[in-house]
Amino acid sequence: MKVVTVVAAAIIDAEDQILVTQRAPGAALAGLWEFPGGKIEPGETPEAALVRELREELDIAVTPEALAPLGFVSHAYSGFHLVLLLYLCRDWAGTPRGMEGQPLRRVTIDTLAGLPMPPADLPLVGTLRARLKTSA
Ligand SMILES: Nc1nc2c([nH]c(=O)n2[C@H]2C[C@H](O)[C@@H](COP(=O)(O)OP(=O)(O)OP(=O)(O)O)O2)c(=O)[nH]1
Repeated sequence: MKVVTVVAAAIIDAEDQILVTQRAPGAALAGLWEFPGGKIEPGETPEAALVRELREELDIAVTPEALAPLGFVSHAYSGFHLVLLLYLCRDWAGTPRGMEGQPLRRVTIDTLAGLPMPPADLPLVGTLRARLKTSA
């Protein structure tokens, strides 16, 4: 089984709104809302990969120190097994915009829980909700 490690970020503003992006039509998991991020390239640390992905996808600058591990999931998709590492990020420079034309939304945790997301993400929404409650 091919194991794919992906890093992603819950980018959260001062009002506790979470930034999510929509996957492109035609691709795998098309139209679902996800945490921005992507695959780790050979030789990259997870944090360096996420800093790179956030710059490429959203045109924002994040430092590795601003990425706090939030949780992970290990999920069997057909054809590969995903390990998704989710980080929390409350500190970035720049204004996020969809560099690949992907729609963005900033949503509350309640709204996020009602959006269609990849199946692997569902436990992470619960993890994020618990974290936001404790930091309120
Ligand atoms: N970035 C991100 N990926 C997720 C999430 N949930 C989830 O199952 N994934 C999956 C979808 C993809 O299989 C993989 C992300 O890698 P990617 O975005 O580089 O993959 P892709 O399918 O768009 O591109 P590729 O395989 O053609 O390179 O992780 C999520 O919340 N954020």
